[in-house]
Amino acid sequence: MPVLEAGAHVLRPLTADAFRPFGQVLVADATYTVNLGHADRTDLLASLAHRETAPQLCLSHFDVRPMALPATITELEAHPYTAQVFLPITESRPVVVVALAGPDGRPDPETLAAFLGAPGQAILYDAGVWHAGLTTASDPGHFLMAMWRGSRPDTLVEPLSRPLVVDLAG
Ligand SMILES: NC(=O)N[C@@H](O)C(=O)O
Ligand code: NI
Repeated sequence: MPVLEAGAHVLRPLTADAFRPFGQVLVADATYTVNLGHADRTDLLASLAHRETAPQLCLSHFDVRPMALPATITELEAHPYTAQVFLPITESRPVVVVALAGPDGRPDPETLAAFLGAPGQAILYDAGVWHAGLTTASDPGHFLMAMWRGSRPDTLVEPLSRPLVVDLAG
């Protein structure tokens, strides 16, 4: 079981470039239309494996609660067959904690990253990317969540062998 990094991870500003290994950060415009039209990402919200089970597109409203900082993250989750996107409906500062899967499929501690988002940013986790449940840094936030749901289990949860502490920059 990989031992995840101890000590606090300072929340870095969430930018498209910094988040690229984990997915996408998009600015939702006034109509909250997020341009997901990436021609080379035709399976943006569904991997080939999922297509065999005729997945349905799940849309749900997320009432995201703030998390007092510093905060301790004890587990991450991943959706092996589908990307997951969170579109902001209200202004808030999402706290995003992610890691890539290691050779054993579990979160790779070397890839752990913690970000503080800005109001208006939409977050898309690529399929299989480990992430903490979405929270916000101060005010509660409302998001529209989209992901594919099929007949296969769509959420894996991996407890962290060592809690991860995240905090705002000093
Ligand atoms: N409940 C639920 O779907 N939550 C997670 O997938 C998440 O990423 O917050
Ligand atoms: Ni998720």
